[in-house]
Amino acid sequence: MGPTREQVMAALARVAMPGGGDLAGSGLVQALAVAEGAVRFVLEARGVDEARALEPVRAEAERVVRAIPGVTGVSIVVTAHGPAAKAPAPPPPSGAPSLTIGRHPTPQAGPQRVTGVDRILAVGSGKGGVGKSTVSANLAVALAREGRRVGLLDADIYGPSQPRMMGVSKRPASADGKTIEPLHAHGVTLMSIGLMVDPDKAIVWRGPMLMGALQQMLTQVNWGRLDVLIVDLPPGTGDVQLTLCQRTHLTGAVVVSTPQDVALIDARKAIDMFRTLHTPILGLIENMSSFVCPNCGHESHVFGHGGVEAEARKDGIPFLGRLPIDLETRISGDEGVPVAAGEGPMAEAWRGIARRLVEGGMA
Ligand SMILES: Nc1ncnc2c1ncn2[C@@H]1O[C@H](COP(=O)(O)OP(=O)(O)OP(=O)(O)O)[C@@H](O)[C@H]1O
Repeated sequence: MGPTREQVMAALARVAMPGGGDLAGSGLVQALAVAEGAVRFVLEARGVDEARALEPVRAEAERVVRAIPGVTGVSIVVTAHGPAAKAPAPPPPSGAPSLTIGRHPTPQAGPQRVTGVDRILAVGSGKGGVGKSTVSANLAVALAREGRRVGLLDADIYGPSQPRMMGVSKRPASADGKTIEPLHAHGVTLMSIGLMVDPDKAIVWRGPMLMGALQQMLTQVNWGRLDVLIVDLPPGTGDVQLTLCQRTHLTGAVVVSTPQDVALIDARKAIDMFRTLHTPILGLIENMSSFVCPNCGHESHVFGHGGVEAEARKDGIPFLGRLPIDLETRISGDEGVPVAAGEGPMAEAWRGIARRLVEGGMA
């Protein structure tokens, strides 16, 4: 059996702070997650100097937590907000709501639901570039075409792609300075963190700021009544994923991978993360699974073949579908009209995946 939060905090109470007192009582321990033997938390320093001074504390904390019986892994991240984050916020770009996006999260008791939203699906991947945003956009559009009320939240703060893929770039409005009005495209209600923040500023954000921004996207956007909200996560297994799974009542996660061995190794990390955080994995999607030559019709398995389905079967995870490398998918994504919004074999493939999710009660 894994350790409890109380055991972890008791161990941290034995770690001395440089200025006196102990780590557990210092208030620096944030986002503590204890699940099936894995312990993760953030040490939130008040500045870069303090963060440097905390390194021995972090090392000692890791040592004492690792010594707790049942602990299988420890991840402690020290974050700090440099002077840039403390500078007064510049005026918002013209047309932007006078809202500050990116702040420390407000405390909350356990995972919360988003008002008016029946289900939340996270779309994740172990590594970047496997088509997670393409899958999120097409799934959202295909579900909307099935008559579902669909929202799409682009939570990829470092590389937001939904404005481009869904063909919207307007800054969302806010009449009262508190609630953000989302955008609408192809039957989908849409919001992207990328539409609200200055990318140069977001890049210096650390864990707690990202958590706060995500919380704002979920609670301050006027999503209306939705059957399903799809969240396009950043690639990998970082703070945004951790926050979403811990703080939000998620219906489950869909993991996207290409069939390459390296992508599958990373997909496994994403699967392990969702499992550790007790987020149900609703299915795996194999993207860019083969290439059909438009001239001769020959099918080549550029990145390997069937790996994702085999992985799903091995793990008892539903296999949701396989999508070929398709020029129209790439072009239409770049042009702001997802391929699922049109007609043809790819739109049909998306319709099939959307129907499976609807029939399974997942969307
Ligand atoms: N099945 C496909 N056929 C052809 N091109 C595709 C396919 N899936 C995705 N692409 C293209 O691959 C590129 C990367 O896709 P996408 O942005 O969806 O990946 P991602 O996993 O979200 O990446 P990141 O998270 O790193 O931004 C895009 O140009 C997209 O149009």
